[in-house]
Amino acid sequence: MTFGRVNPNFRLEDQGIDGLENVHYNLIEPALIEAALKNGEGTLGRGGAFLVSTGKFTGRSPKDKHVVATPSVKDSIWWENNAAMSPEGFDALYEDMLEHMKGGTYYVQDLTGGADPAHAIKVRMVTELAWHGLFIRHLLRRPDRDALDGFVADFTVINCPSFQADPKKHDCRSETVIAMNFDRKIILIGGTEYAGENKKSVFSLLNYLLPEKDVMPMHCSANHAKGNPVDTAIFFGLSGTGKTTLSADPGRTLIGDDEHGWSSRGTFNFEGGCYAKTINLDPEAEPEIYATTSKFGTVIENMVYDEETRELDFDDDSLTANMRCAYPLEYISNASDTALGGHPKNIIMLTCDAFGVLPPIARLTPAQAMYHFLSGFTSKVAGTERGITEPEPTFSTCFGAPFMPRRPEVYGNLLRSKIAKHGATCWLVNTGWTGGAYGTGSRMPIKATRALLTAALDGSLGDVKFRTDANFGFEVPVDAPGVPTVLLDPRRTWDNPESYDRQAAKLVKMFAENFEQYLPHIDEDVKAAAIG
Ligand SMILES: Nc1ncnc2c1ncn2[C@@H]1O[C@H](COP(=O)(O)OP(=O)(O)O)[C@@H](O)[C@H]1O
Ligand SMILES: C=C(OP(=O)(O)O)C(=O)O
Ligand SMILES: [Mn+2]
Repeated sequence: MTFGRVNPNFRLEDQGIDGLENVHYNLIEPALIEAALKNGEGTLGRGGAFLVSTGKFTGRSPKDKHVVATPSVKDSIWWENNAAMSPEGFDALYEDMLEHMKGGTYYVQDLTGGADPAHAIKVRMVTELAWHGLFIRHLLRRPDRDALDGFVADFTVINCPSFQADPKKHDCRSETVIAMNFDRKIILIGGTEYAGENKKSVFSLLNYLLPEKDVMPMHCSANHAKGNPVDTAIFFGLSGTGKTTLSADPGRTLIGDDEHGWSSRGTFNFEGGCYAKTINLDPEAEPEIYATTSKFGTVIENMVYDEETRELDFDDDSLTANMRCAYPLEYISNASDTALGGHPKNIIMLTCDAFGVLPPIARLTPAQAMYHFLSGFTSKVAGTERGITEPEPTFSTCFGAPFMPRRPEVYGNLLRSKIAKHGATCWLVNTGWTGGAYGTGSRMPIKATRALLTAALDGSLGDVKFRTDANFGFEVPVDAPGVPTVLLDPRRTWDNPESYDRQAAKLVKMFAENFEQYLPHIDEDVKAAAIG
């Protein structure tokens, strides 16, 4: 049986996917919730939110992500960072997954990625779980109902958590698999229920496709001044560094919280929704995000709640520290209704420094910005990747290495030429530790980060006195509105300044060692900006 609305010439059968018992095409939110409840996938929460737990997998499985080594992409994939799968392994995986699906009930959502129609990609998501359909309907962009009648997907993603891959037969690492085949235009996800895999697989896809069109794909959030998209800011950052939190600034218009493109026309969100962490979510500090947790259809993933009152416990991280809520952009009252921005005037690179060495904000020259973009120093925070239980310092190039199919210089050079062309001002912002490393110091107060960002974005920080940092060579404000002066000089926040110096020296060495891999690929000015 088939239900719902679909292009009659582009059913699953037309794609060679058949033998399913029931297919639900493009159900809207209430119908997806009904289906998910009927299937016993989760519980209804306050305000009609949908509460679900994902079992063993509560974060991404980056080691199980594969790119299929087909002839057309062989020379353009950065294989050191992307695990290869043979075309034969993929073909067997696809065949076995389709076999496994036979007789089952599936949900199809026909959606797009990319708010700029010139660069949008049509994606068909086929999910075993109704709530994954709801999740991806929030996160991607929903075409008009009428457009569904002529919808033909560019790429198809099949997500089947109950399928277990066979490493020998399918040329993968474990029973969990995420496999991207650019030639067959198919992405297969199996053996994990974590919803983030759905959205990040579409991101990885666009990260591969867009550079060919001279569009820079970015792991960043974005906002603009109210009523003035020319004043756009983007915030690069690996998971947990504050993209979602800091872009949801009530004083500005939110463009998006995670994935954007920068074309010759300006910035555009890839997505139509947000995926926010809810651990310790404070209704006073984050009223907008907090309010979404009791709105109709918001997906609440891996949060503990009271069975009787359905009250959410924001402090209980017993399921995972990576507990989340997913909601459409329009649930945030100051969100842009176009999801488009101008050319970034300010580029913020967020780093969560668990060593407590980097200052809360520094101004970067374009060459320094390139150096930090390629380095991507930060920490992995607990939960978003399997196996990470406390902040773990890492260099994640482009502030999003797990999602970058091409070599870092491809993205670096694109960004660099756009920064030069549009004269963006670049900043490095440490949202990590102050007053000592993780374990002794404390997390940078959000209030201070927000005050510094406000001053950077409204231009007032440009007027203060700066010092040149002895270890890192960037400029650090000596004084700034709304933050204690001492905070601006991390050395002074440590009980023992000599310990700071030792830790800083260690970090400088780590930067230098990590950057060696990029030296053969970069220009003299970036080499001159190198640390150590
Ligand atoms: N100074 C700070 N700046 C930003 N976030 C902070 C800061 N201090 C603590 N946090 C917390 O860190 C987390 C940042 O997560 P999030 O904004 O979801 O990051 P991302 O979107 O980059 O994955 C939130 O839980 C936030 O409350
Ligand atoms: C969903 C994710 O993104 P982020 O933490 O950057 O919001 C993730 O990394 O799984
Ligand atoms: Mn986020």
